[in-house]
Amino acid sequence: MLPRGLALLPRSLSAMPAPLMGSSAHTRPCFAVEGAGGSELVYFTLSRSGEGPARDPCCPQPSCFLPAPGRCYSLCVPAAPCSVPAARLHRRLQQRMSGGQGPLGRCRVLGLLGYSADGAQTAPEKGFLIQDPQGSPETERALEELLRSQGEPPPALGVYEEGERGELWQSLWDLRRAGGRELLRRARVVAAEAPPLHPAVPGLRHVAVFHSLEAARRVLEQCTSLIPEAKAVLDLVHKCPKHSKKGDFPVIVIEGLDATGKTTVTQSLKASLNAVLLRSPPASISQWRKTFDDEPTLIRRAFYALGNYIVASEIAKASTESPVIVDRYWHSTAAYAIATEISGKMQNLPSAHHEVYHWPEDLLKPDLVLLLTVSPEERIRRLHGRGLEKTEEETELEANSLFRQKVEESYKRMDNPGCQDIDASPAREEVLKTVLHLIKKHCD
Ligand SMILES: Nc1ncnc2c1ncn2[C@@H]1O[C@H](COP(=O)(O)OP(=O)(O)OP(=O)(O)O)[C@@H](O)[C@H]1O
Ligand SMILES: Nc1ccn([C@@H]2O[C@H](COP(=O)(O)O)[C@@H](O)[C@H]2O)c(=O)n1
Repeated sequence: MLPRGLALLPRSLSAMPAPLMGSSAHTRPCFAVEGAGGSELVYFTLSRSGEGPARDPCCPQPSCFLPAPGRCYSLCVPAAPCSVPAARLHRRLQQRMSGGQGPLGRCRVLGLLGYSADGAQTAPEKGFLIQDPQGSPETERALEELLRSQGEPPPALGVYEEGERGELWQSLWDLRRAGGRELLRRARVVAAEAPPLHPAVPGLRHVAVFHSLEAARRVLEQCTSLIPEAKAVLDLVHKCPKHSKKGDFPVIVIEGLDATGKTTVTQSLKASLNAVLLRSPPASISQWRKTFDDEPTLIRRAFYALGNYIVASEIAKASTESPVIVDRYWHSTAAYAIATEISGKMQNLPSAHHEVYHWPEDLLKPDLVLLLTVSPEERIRRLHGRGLEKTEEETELEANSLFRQKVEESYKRMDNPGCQDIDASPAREEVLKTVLHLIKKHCD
């Protein structure tokens, strides 16, 4: 018998009525493990009756959870929709587990998404699957200690064990803050069909891609007592006119991955067109970027979303007097958010025309959006040539070409206004000529 593993599962999902096999699919809590099988997600659900074939090739094999002779642990954070405390708890746990210290430091930590199979338009609960290749009891102790230290009540803890017929079971334990634990339920782990949409898609608009100023503002309002900078951002937003309207001069946005030449092109355009050059996030909040980049997705994306509304008020003013060039705007905020949230392969992205790609109705629309693209090799050559310190996300982009492709593809799926693709590989003068030609064609 393989050693057992532990799973920490979301309280709200664990509290759902009788899960599962043989019952209506509408009440079934499901889970997706990210990164277990390369770019494929592994989907599973729970059967209390224990029904299901032994060692069905479709079922997640115990080896997916229990790396012999090791142990496997997993956890999800109980979450109210758009809850800042839950998002911060998830981030804290992630940092502690990937900190490389103690027994947790040698574990493999995979993403775990808990979702309901009824296709509810809610964000999944986020967690982790933690595989300890050495199966050391200290890992279990360290995890319990970590969870108990995170406030009241600690997330429930599930334990995986292999049954006599090679099937996989999960026991869910309630961790007591003072020590000890109580068994909440035992259920069999069985394969679940991949849902028609990646589990994160239904909740994208609530937790990562904000389609109104109000939605983003609500998030930062929850943060004011935790992050002083949130109050400062909100104060600036408050000073902006409610509905920024574009002036008579053209507004052109330049988008693209890092090091595709946006700064080079926007500066040249500024000189050639005698234009005002703006960027998102604007200078007034960019000193707080590091603070928000260190926060979980929910808060980070709300910060960038509000930055776009502040830039919109600057665009409105400037476009009454001259052409305006904008270095990054809403498309960047949305494309990076989508690519970060949608794990796995390219096909997991929401399909073209999905509402997540629609422009927010209350945000000033530019006249033209140009997307600079270069080959991955050229982009990396430019990144290295520039020799600047890389941000965490740039490092991720370089290491993870799938992520880079997802950002670029998300840009290309943006709707009304869409992004017009420009090959930015040629020499600087050549690229500028192409861009000027397109602007002229569009604005004449
Ligand atoms: N057409 C070009 N040919 C060769 N090198 C270029 C070209 N355009 C820009 N570069 C160089 O590539 C590097 C990245 O360009 P730039 O800083 O303009 O990109 P960026 O998109 O603004 O990057 P980031 O978003 O990271 O600020 C710079 O060193 C720049 O001089
Ligand atoms: N409008 C924007 C601009 C930027 N972001 C985020 O910042 C990162 C890129 O910024 P650079 O300064 O390197 O150009 C990118 O990773 C985005 O996550 C944004 O969300 N919205």
